[in-house]
Amino acid sequence: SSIRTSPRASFLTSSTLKCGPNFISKTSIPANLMEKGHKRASLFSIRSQQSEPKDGSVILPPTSDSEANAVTIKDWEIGRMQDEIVSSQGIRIRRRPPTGPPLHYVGPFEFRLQNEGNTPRNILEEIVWHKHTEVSKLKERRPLIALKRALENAPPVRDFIGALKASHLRTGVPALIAEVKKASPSRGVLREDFDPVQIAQAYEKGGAACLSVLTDEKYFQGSFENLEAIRNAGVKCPLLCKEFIIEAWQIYYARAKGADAILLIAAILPDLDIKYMSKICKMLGLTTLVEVHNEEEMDRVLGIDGIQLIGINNRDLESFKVDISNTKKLLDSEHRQAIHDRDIIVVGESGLFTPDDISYVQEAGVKAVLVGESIVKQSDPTKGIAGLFGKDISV
Ligand SMILES: O=C(O)c1ccccc1NCC(=O)[C@H](O)[C@H](O)COP(=O)(O)O
Repeated sequence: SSIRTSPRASFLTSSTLKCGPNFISKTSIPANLMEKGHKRASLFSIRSQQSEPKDGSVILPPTSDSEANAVTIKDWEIGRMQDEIVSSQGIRIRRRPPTGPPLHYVGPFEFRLQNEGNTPRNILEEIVWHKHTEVSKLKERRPLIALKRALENAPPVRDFIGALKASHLRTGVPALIAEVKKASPSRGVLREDFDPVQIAQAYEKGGAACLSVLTDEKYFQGSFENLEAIRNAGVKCPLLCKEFIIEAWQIYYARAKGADAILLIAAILPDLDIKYMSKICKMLGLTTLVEVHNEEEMDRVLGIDGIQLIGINNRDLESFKVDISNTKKLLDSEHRQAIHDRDIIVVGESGLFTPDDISYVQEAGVKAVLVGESIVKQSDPTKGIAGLFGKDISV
């Protein structure tokens, strides 16, 4: 029997590769797309394609390796289902194709096509796809069962929301979640002499209610070792693990490393994942900060029961554009009412540099702010906090 490929697989017959039987010559494939010297092990051989229907899809016959074929078909189906669920919720960030960017083979050559279906469309998608590979490897080294055992010796979880409320009550300004951030994809390295423990201690001294610790290595030069070191150094501020969470395993890992709160990003997680992961967090005693960027995400998240903490990110994670009026836009009267009725705390995130910025988001309705760049870049981050708020918030 033959298989009709889904749109995600139709790159096989993209304009770059219009092919029929025995159609492609090695010379027609750009050299930078080829990795030479690989043996042919194709699941769907380009040379075996037979027909090309008018709708642009293609009928692929099975290869002789029918077992591998069946696995690949299943993978495609799962991938298609995942993509359908996320796109029905307006999520533009796709999951990494289950088999990874597909390989194609021509003669002895193996290559990947650089186009829509098999390469990330923006930095957030790239981060998520990379995270998928990274987590798969980490999980092999520390399976869930071992992590669960490690939790028995993990330090106790601290009350993240309680710390935010107490700080807001004490200072009258939004409580500060100060971010331990060495670098970012949009700004590059923010601080060369980066000592995470020293920075965390300086933030605490400056009056931060909680800390956010970036743990992503590749794009933010953070690490779980940083999180663990800050926790072990006796910093009292509760810690948010700032990660791109795509699997429940990561939550257990963060808890084992000393996190008190977890970030869940609505732009990459469907509602069902947010609900499921929030339940796991609750079971482990962790707070969840659910992050939104636009009205659609805000509506989705407000439709989920039990949400206590919502972050509005002023940075568009696909384009990097920062606009603090996003916080105001998402806290229009209707949302504000729902948030008030359910006693949800809103955190204004990204692009906050001055006391005027803080007043602006406070007026919009936030009770906490999450700040990285403007304070981590100061030679003395303690003074950086006073500069940001226009006053000493440590007293
Ligand atoms: O900061 C980035 O460039 C970035 C790029 C892609 C995804 C996420 C990104 N940042 C994560 C954050 O949300 C910020 O680190 C956090 O809100 C603090 O922002 P800022 O005060 O502007 O450093």
